[in-house]
Amino acid sequence: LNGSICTMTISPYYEWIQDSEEMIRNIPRSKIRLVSMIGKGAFGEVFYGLLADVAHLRNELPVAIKTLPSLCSEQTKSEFFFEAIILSKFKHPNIIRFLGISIDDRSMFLILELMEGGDLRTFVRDARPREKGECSSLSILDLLKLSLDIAKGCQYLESNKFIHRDIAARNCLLTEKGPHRVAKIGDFGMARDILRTNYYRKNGVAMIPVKWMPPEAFMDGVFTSKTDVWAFGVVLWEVFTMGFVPYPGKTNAEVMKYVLGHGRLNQPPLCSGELFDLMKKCWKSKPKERPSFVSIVETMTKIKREHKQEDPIMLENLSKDPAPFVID
Ligand SMILES: C[C@@H](Oc1cc(-c2cccc(S(C)(=O)=O)c2)cnc1N)c1cc(F)ccc1N1NC=CN1
Repeated sequence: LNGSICTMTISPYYEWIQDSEEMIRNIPRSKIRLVSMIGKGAFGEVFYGLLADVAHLRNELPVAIKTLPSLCSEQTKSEFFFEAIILSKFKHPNIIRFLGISIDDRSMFLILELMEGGDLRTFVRDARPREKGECSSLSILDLLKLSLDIAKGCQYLESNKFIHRDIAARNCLLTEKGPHRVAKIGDFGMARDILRTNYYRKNGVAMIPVKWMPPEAFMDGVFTSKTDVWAFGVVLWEVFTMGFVPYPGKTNAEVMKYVLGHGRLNQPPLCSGELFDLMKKCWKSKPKERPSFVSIVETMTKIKREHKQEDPIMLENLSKDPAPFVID
């Protein structure tokens, strides 16, 4: 890292780290300005900030800054750094851009592309029509475009044999709220923790996203790209319910029992039969029977291309909620 020595234990089987050709840029702290807090991450606060002297830019570049306070363990420091290593490997329009790291004796910063549209779950929730007769700022086509963006990001990870383990609307971000918005996968905290220490926790408590996991994952800890496919199916459900929590009212234990008994999420009112068929395929009990992301991107591209009506979403479309049911 450009002169500053850092020691960290890297899980031995992740050989591709050692041969990471691109260096991770260590950005001098003097070039970074923290402006305001965006929220809290798993480690420390996340800020909206400004980065000076960026390449061809005349003025400062708005960025998102993940901070890690200095009073933390060596393990936490190496986890934080490990996320930078993971992020620096990815180059794709639907994966968050990593700009660099900034280490000084007080703290560590991860500098990320600023996604001014915020996270996907909050975005679709905020776009819900409030009153009867009021229409949403979003159309079904907008929801299809957002979903297809995430599918493409997942296809890139799948083609790189990278298992994300926590694909969910909360971990996806939007470049802007406006009509030219692009959705990207924005957080790799679960993959980072599993790759380094084989488990995921926040302040010591295991945090397992059961509602986004297939049976082989929450029963046997088996994770493959087909795990991400199941989770993507749940993201489709989140987007087309405009931000519902999956399996409303069910605890994680009840969801595990329900899903093991072949119970599945219901068809969201905004979701066409064709799209729901795709969701159901993502939730096949047998991983091998789930589609690849290559096939998901193809199917969703076709659905999007054939989607003609542009009518915006009304509250009436959202409300009818057929009961959950059993498939397979
Ligand atoms: C680490 C953080 O990264 C970002 C958050 C926001 C961002 C997130 C929410 C709202 C806004 S905004 C529109 O208020 O500026 C910007 C914008 N750009 C980022 N690069 C993040 C990545 C995710 F994938 C999911 C959630 C968050 N966080 N972490 C703390 C809060 N969100």
